[in-house]
Amino acid sequence: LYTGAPTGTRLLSTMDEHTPEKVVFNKPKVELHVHLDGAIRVQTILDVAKRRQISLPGNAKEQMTSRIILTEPSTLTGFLHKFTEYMHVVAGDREAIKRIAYEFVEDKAKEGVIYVEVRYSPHFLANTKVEPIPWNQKEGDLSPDEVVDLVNQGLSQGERAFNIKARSILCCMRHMPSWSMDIVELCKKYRQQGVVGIDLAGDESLNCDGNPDHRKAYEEAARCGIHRTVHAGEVGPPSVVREAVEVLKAERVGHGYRTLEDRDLYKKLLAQNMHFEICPISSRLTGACDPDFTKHPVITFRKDKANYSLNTDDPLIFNSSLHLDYSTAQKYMGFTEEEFKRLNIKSAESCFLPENEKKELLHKLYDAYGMIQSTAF
Ligand SMILES: O=c1[nH]cnc2c1ncn2[C@H]1C[C@H](O)[C@@H](CO)O1
Repeated sequence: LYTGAPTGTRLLSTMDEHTPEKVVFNKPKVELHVHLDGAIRVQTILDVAKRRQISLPGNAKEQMTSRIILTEPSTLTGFLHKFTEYMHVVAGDREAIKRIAYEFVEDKAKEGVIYVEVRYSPHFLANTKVEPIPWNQKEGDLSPDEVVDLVNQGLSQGERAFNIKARSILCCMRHMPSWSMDIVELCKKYRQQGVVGIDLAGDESLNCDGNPDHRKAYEEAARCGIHRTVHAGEVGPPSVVREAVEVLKAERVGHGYRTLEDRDLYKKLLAQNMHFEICPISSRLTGACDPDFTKHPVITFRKDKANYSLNTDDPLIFNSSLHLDYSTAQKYMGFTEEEFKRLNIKSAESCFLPENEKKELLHKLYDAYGMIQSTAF
C-alpha cells in the first residue's frame, strides 16, 4: 500500500484494479496533460446511455470498450475520431459531466497523483450557445459556461473525497477558432474556481495555421495572467512549436516531440527551461512517434536534462493508466527512480498553480522523495 498521502488520512491502493501493469514509481506524482473527455470510465458511458435511453452499438462493456480503444498505432486524425463513439452520450447532461469530473479525481488518486491539471473543451460538452452544436445533439439548455461550473463542482467534490488537488485547463480547438474568445473569457470568469490555464488542442495535422482568433485569445490570456499551454509538434512540424512559444506565448508545450527536428529551436527552448508535456503511450498510438519505444524523443529530452512531465493524455482511448506510461519509460527507455523524481519536481515547478501553492506541492514531493529541498537537480 502507498501510505504517503499528503495528509496521511487516506491509504491509496497501489494501482487501479483495471491496470495489470507493474507499478514502477509508487510515489506521489504530478500529471499536467490529460483530457477529461479522454479519461471517462466505460462503465459511466454505459450507465449514462442507459439512463438517457441512448442506444449504443455495443451494450456489453467489452463491446463498447473495444469500439473505443486503440490497440494499434493509428493517426492523430484516426484517434480523434474515437471521441465520436461516446461524446454524444455525456454531452449536454449535467449529472454525467459532474460524475465524470468526480470519478476522474478518484482514478487519479488511485494512481498516486497528488496534483493534476485536467483539460477539456467546454463547447464539446454543451448543447446550447455553441455553434455548431457538437455530436449531432438536439439543442438543449447546457451552455459551455455551465459546463465549466459543473466540472469545477465535480472536481472539487473529488478533491475533498480523495484528498488530492485538481485544477483545470480549458481547451480552444484548432478547427474552431470562433470558440477561442469564449474560452479565454471562461478562464477569466472561473479562475477562482479552479481554472488555471488555456490550451489549444485538436488536429494539428489538418489545422496548424496561425489563426488570428486563437492568437487574440492567447494575447488576452497573457494580458490577464492566464497560464498558457499549446498542443504543438505532436504531429505538426517544429514551426508549430515555434509559433506556440513565440506568438501564442505558451509557457508549456503539449507533446512537442518534433521540436527535436529543429536544433536551434530545441537549444533555445532548453535554455529557456521550456516545459514539454510528454505522453509516451499516446505518442505511439496516435502515430506521433515511432512505435519502437526505444527510439522515443523523451530519451533525448532526458539525456539533455530537459524540463518535461510524463502524462496519460487520454487513458480511456489508450486503455492505459499513468502506471503504464511510467513502466514503459522504465522498461524501454531506461528510466530510473531518480529520473522519475526529477521529472515530477520539474512538473511541479512548471504547473499553473499560484507560487505559494506551488511551493507547498514541491514541499510534499521533496518530503515524499526523502530529499532535502536544497538538493536541486
Ligand atoms: O493528443 C491529442 N492531440 C490533440 N488533440 C487532442 C489530443 N487528445 C485529445 N484531444 C482533443 C480531443 C478532445 O475532445 C479535446 C478536448 O479535450 O482535445
